[in-house]
Amino acid sequence: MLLEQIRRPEDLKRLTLEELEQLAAEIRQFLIEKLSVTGGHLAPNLGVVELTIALHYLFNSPEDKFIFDVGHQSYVHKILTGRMDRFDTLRQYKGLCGFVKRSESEHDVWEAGHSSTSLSAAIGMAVARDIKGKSNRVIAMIGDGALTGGMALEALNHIGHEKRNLMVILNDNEMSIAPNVGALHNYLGKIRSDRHYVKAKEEFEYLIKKIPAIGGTLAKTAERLKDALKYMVVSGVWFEELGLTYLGPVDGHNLPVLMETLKQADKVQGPVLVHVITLKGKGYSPAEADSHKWHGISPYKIESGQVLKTVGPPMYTEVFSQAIIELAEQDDRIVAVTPAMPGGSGLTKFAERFPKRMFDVGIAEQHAATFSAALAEEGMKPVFAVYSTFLQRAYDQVVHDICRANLNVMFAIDRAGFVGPDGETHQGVFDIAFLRSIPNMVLMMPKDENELRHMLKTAAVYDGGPIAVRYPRISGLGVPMDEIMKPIPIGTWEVLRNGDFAAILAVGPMIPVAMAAAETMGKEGKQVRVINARFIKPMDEAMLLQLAKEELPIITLEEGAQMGGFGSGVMEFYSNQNLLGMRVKTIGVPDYFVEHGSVPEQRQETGLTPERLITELKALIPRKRQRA
Ligand SMILES: Cc1ncc(C[n+]2csc(CCOP(=O)(O)OP(=O)(O)O)c2C)c(N)n1
Ligand SMILES: CC(=O)[C@@H](O)[C@H](O)COP(=O)(O)O
Ligand SMILES: [Mg+2]
Repeated sequence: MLLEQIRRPEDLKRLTLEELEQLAAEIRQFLIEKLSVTGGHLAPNLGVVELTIALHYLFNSPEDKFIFDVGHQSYVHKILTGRMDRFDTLRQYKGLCGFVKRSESEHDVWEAGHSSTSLSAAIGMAVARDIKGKSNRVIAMIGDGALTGGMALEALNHIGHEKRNLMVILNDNEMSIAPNVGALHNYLGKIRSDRHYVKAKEEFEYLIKKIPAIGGTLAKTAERLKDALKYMVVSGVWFEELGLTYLGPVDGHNLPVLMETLKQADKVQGPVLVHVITLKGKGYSPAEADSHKWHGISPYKIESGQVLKTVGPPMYTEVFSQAIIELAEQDDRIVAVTPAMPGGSGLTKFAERFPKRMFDVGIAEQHAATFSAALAEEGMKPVFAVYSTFLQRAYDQVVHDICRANLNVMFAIDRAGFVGPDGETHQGVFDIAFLRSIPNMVLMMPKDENELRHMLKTAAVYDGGPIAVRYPRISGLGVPMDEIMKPIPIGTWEVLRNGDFAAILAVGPMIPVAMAAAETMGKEGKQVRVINARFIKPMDEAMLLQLAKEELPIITLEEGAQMGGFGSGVMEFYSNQNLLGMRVKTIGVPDYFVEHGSVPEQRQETGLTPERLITELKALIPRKRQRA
């Protein structure tokens, strides 16, 4: 096994081309086997095996900076940089991260998880290199999906302006998570498939090679002719118009051709883009056949490709997926907007049912937000379906275009709270803090999957401006489901358990945690009230005033950043009412980025547990005054 011999990228450089091709096969087999147990981003990584080998064979990481866009396709890079032995811990608590991670290796020079940042990083590192008078390479690998992200286009604009030496490798597999969309995607398809251009270019290059060593003006004429051919056949190669030398398209699984092209690219002065065509899922037929499903996969049986299903209550996403179809049948103003996550956001069935009311805008959250604002401006009811973490990308548009204008946009915020294996770049723990402070925003979170349905109805019929429902990346509680969805009065909480010792105001999936703690305290004769604080904004002010009247100490509990979160809102309320004597203890996610693991492990690590709650409740018990 060659793979056993590869401990550092330098070990690659002594291999022959045949050995490199054998290594590629071994790496594929390794990924298929390891990820059948751990799960992970299989298809993206199977698609970049040769490309990553070629990079590490030809260039010199970490002096040469390899920047992976998103970073979900960095497993091969991790294998080649000495982390093969850690793959049994992939995406597990304190195990190997599923994305690039500086603390893991000197070869990991740029972290991501959110897409479309690699080109900005590349130009930044190139400028710093030039200022420092260094000469290392800067190489960014960006996918065709990530290229649809606005940041990538902003960076291309700057790269073309700066004209500095850097290499952009466009890994074009025609897929985002779902099939890629957009005019840019169509343009790439034209270059990819323009047989005339590719054939003519190959013949022309063959002819040039046939002419005995040509130099001087003839060579220059030949080059000019080749460029003219390129412009003639493929109308204005867009990247060249932006100031990047375009090379390709080249087969990303043909090592000799790939190496030759990368060597050619390395000689180009100024920015160069190498257009590499790959097959997402290459080498494992189930993943090749359905790279959407196999983009991020749970553990599976290798032989059959059968994913090991966990039986249990429906995921919140599934409940949303069904409810939004029912709502759209009741109201033809409803349209769905997704920034490249139709599957993950549960809109696949909606798209089948209402193809003309479904808009996948590519990885473009900022555009998705303002696009939704305009739809609302014109009387539609846009449902902006987005993961909590990716909504961060559109913060100004939410403030400036939606909330300030008080437009009827409905936010379906999935993956709200801890997300588990994707870890710190994907935790949905900031949206409570960053949404509740925006005027006109209504923000709610259900206690279970049945209440999610009623909340979606509440949002669908609400015409008072922007309204957001947030729900977690977990299964529901298995409660009975009401067939008819009924709106919930805005700003009303519900008492789930009575008590006069203290009150816990719990949000969403923290309610079972609160109930467990209250049960334990009850056995000790301390009855704790548990309130479903299902509206984070506006809060139930009547209930807050009632708690003040009873002088009940309050503990707030949320799976969201403590700083600026729901608990802060409760404290602000009492401050504004000048009820400064109220005892409020807030419990939320502490002020640091919580790394990958399972959701229960992340809750344990951050103290969002019944045990922690019991400790805090017992601390409320007035200490007997020390006798003088
Ligand atoms: C800002 C942002 N939005 C959405 C995502 C979710 N996401 C992760 S990978 C991906 C598709 C990336 O496609 P591409 O760049 O072509 O890479 P491939 O998986 O095809 O190799 C998406 C949409 C993300 N990581 N970041
Ligand atoms: C890399 C990336 O951002 C996506 O693939 C993300 O990991 C999907 O998350 P879910 O698995 O929660 O849909
Ligand atoms: Mg792609």
